[in-house]
Amino acid sequence: MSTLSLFDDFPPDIEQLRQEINYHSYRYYALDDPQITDADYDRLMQRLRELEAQYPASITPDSPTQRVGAAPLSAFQTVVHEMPMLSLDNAFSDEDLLAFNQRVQDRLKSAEDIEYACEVKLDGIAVSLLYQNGLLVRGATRGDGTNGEDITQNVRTIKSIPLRLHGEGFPSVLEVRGEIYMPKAGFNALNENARITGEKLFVNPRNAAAGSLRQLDPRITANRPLEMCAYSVGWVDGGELPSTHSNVLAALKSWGFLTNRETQVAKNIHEAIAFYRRIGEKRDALAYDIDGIVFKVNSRKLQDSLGFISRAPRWAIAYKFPAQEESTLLLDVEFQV
Ligand SMILES: CC(C)(C)c1nc(N2CCN(c3ncccn3)CC2)c2cc(C(N)=O)c(N)nc2n1
Repeated sequence: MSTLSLFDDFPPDIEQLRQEINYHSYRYYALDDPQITDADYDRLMQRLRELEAQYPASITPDSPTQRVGAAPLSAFQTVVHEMPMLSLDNAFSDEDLLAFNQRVQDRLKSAEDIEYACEVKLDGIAVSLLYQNGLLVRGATRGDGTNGEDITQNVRTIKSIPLRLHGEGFPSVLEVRGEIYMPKAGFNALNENARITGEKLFVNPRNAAAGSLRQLDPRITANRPLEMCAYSVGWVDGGELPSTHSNVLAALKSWGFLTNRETQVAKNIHEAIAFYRRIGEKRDALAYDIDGIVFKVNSRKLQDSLGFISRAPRWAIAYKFPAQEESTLLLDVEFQV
C-alpha cells in the first residue's frame, strides 16, 4: 500500500498508520529486511505525531510515538521473576565440551547424537520482557536471577523491543528473555562524542549498555544505541511453544523480536565444535562483542528431562573465548589528555 493513500482519507485512520509503522519496524528489526527507506519511515512517524497531536484520545500505549514518554524515576522497583533466570556453566576447552556432551548422553541413558542449538553469547545485560495479550507490560534486569530491577520505561525506548507482538499464535502470557547490548559502532560513536563533550568514557560496550539501562531518566536511555536479541522464553501461560529451541527462536522472530543471525543447529557435538571455531575466526569482524558460544540441547523435551543443577541447566553450557585484551587505545588517549 502506498503511503499517499493515508493522506487522502478523512478522518485519517490513525490505527492503520500505527499498524503500518509497526509493520515496517518488524521488517527492519526482526527480519533485517526493510521495505521502505529510513526517510520514508521518519515521514510516517512525523505524520503519526501530527495526527496524535490533533486527536490525543487516539493515543495507545503501544503507539511507536510512546517509546520515550515517562518522567524520570526516583528509584528502580524490584521485580521478583516468576521463573528464576538461570545461570550458565562454562566450558574452556573442547574436552570440557565433550565432557558436557557425555554427561548429557549419560543422563539421558542414550548413545544417540545430541542435537544442539548454537548461539553467539552476546556480551551485554540479560533482561526479561513480560507480554500480556501481546502488549509489553514489564521489563526487568536479570539481577541475581530471582530479584531484578524494573526497567520497563527504559526498555520501551529500545526500538528492537516490540511494544506489541507482531503476527499471531503467541501465548496470552509470554516472558521473553534476551540480551540488551550495544553494537561496537554505537559504542565507538558514543565514546567519540563523550571525548568531545568531556563526558565519562565507557571501557567497553557491555559497561556502556549497563550504564545506559541504569538511567533513571528514560530520555537518556532513548539516546543510547542499544539493541535487544531474544534467546529464550521463561514464563508462558495460555499457549504452547514449539518442541525445539531453534523453533522457539523462529517463533520469537515471527512475533517481532530480533534473534541473532549466526544461530545454527548442530547435529552433534562435533558440529558444535566446528561452529565454535567458525565464529571464533570471525569474532573481531562481528558488529557486537561476544564472549563465547552458548550450546543448548535443541529438544525441549530432553531439556525438561535433564533439568538443571542448582541454577545452571544441565542442558546448556557456554564455551568461552579467551578474554580479549582491553583496548589500549583508551589508555593511550587518557595519558595524552
Ligand atoms: C536460557 C539459558 C539459561 C540457557 C541462557 N542463559 C543465558 N544467560 C544466563 C547466564 N547469565 C548471567 N548473567 C549475569 C550473571 C550470571 N549469569 C546471562 C544470560 C544466555 C545468554 C545468552 C547471551 N548472552 O547471548 C544466550 N544467547 N543464551 C543464554 N541462554
